[in-house]
Amino acid sequence: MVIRSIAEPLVDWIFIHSFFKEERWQLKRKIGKGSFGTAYLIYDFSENRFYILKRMNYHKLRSGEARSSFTIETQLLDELQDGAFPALIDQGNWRGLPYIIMEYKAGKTFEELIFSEGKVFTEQESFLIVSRLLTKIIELHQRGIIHRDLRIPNVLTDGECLSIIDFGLARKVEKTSSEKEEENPRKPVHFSSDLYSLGHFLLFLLYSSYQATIKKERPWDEELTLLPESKRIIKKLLMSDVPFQSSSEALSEIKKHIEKQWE
Ligand SMILES: Nc1ncnc2c1ncn2[C@@H]1O[C@H](COP(=O)(O)OP(=O)(O)OP(=O)(O)O)[C@@H](O)[C@H]1O
Repeated sequence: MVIRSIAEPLVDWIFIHSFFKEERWQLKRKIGKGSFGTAYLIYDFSENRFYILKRMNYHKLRSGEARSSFTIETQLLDELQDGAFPALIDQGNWRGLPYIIMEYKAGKTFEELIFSEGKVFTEQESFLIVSRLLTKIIELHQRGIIHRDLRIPNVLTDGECLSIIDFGLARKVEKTSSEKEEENPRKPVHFSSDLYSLGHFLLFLLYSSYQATIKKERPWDEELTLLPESKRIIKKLLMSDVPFQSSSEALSEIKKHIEKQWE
């Protein structure tokens, strides 16, 4: 543990001071350190563009799980060609440490919008955002990709477009969604786990306008004043009611709800 606490910052220092001397990228700042990797905002002068560089953490070098997650994230970013996901730009090894360079997605995460900027989303806005997000999730699911980390810090918006980042936990399944769902709908490597996360994502948006009137915490369906159909959909996403059979079915019901209530 002591060695790790010294080694990791040392590796970071050496990386910052040697990698960027040898390459065409310029380091702007370190923007995050997760369990598997460290992310940096970098700049390419020749193209006048920002990118994200993610390198594996030194202490994870011998972890099979970390290596496989890194490889899967690289492959998935390479495969996904939709503008909603960061494209893979480059990949390599720096003194044995794998790294990837990906497209930088401009904008703010929903976590920043809600908790740093105090942005408030109405019920209608929340459902509209989730329906737009679902069209992107459907694209993933049609390719057999389960993101498995659809949380407010992993969805960005520049005010117009939505981007989904951080494929570090994503996995590919071979079977079709309906076959998988029959197995065990609560297992995490499963299409419905993304819908479950989306249910929580939606609750974060809806709670942005919640102001507690009493001290005692109550369940979300008592605290939030929502249309009955909104509650029904959330319960299906959270699997506390009969779950949706696929992301397409969820989108179709959410679209119907939006059309009926707000269009
Ligand atoms: N393609 C991208 N475009 C813009 N910002 C990004 C991009 N990828 C990551 N980020 C930002 O970089 C930071 C670190 O990202 P990373 O994917 O390493 O996630 P993390 O939450 O730090 O770690 P973990 O992998 O454990 O979830 C986050 O603040 C994230 O918003």
